[in-house]
Amino acid sequence: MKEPKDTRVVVGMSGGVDSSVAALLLKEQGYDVVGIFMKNWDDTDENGVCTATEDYEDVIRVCNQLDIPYYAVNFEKQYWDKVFTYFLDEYKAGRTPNPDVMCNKEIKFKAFLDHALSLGADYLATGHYARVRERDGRVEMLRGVDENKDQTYFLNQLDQEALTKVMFPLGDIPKPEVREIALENGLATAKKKDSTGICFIGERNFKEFLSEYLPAQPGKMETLEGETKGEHDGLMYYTLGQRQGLGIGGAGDPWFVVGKNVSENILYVGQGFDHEALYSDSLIAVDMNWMDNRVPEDSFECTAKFRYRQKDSKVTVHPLTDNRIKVVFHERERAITPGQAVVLYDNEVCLGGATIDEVEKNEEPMQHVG
Ligand SMILES: Nc1ncnc2c1ncn2[C@@H]1O[C@H](COP(=O)(O)OP(=O)(O)OP(=O)(O)O)[C@@H](O)[C@H]1O
Repeated sequence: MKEPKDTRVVVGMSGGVDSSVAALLLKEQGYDVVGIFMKNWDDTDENGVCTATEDYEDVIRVCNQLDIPYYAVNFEKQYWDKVFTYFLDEYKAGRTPNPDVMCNKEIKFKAFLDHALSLGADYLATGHYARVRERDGRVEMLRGVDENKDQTYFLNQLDQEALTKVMFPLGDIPKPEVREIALENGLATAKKKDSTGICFIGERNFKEFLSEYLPAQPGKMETLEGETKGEHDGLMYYTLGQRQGLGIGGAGDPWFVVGKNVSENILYVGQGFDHEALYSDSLIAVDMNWMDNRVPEDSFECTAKFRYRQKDSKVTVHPLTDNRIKVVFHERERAITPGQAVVLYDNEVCLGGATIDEVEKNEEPMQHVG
């Protein structure tokens, strides 16, 4: 094991408070730290200011404060090809993609990691809230200690190759303490607001953004019994279980999206949060990434998350052929959404994740949902 001073760590710096503190902590521990800002998206906000330029200026300020070298790299082409194209294709197919999972898999922990290694780095560090530890010659990924901020859901596609090369300096620290550290050290980003939303969309209106890239195809909004309830603006603007933006008036419980028929361009709606059509018993997921590289031979019980910041649910997992899994829920789940990730956990350890492909009901196969 090399001494910290002989260990070069590239820190992926976004210009936010988390990666600033990650760089600070590594520097304090004596590592040879280099800050790199990655530009993935060419954009200007409504005032004509490029948000990436502003973020990079913050990276420069922090790196100067920490007295570490910095620079910027451009991954716009890779991001477009690997993340944005997937994002649009998924919406076209009527699914709800997760670009953050894909960005971590293809960009941050592949293209960017390779770039860092080619610069002689021993490790790539980020400000993600997750932990890694070695066990029996393999690296495990554990949840961040701050339950509210744990980001392992988005990191479910990392493989051993990446895991042996990453550092997550914030994994053991609760977020409020990270802010505190930034303030105490007077970091230029100490008071910067946390970023929200999908990175390339930012705070913008999602509908407006998507309509710039995909033609909207309005169609009928119907109940599952075939009663027309109005028009939808395009199936891609709606996700399963969504309540907002349907504009259906009248008496009774609020209305929710309960299904989509992509070939006929119909949006199914139903009344009540707990509408029966939203509930399912199991799912089939594809592209399963077993984080420890070993495919289990038998079925097993564990817990799972079907979306970020959701409480874990108890499930039984059946490994299938072609990297697919069947996940059976111990209690029925609401609004399981194709395109989103299902991520498996054994207590603190993240076992890996897959992309939800089909949603199943016990009584009968579910009809063309999502
Ligand atoms: N443009 C970028 N260039 C380099 N690294 C990045 C960039 N964007 C994100 N990262 C890295 O990925 C981590 C997680 O990104 P995410 O967008 O979830 O950030 P965050 O939780 O808002 O963190 P931060 O406060 O550092 O922006 C960041 O902490 C950073 O290390």
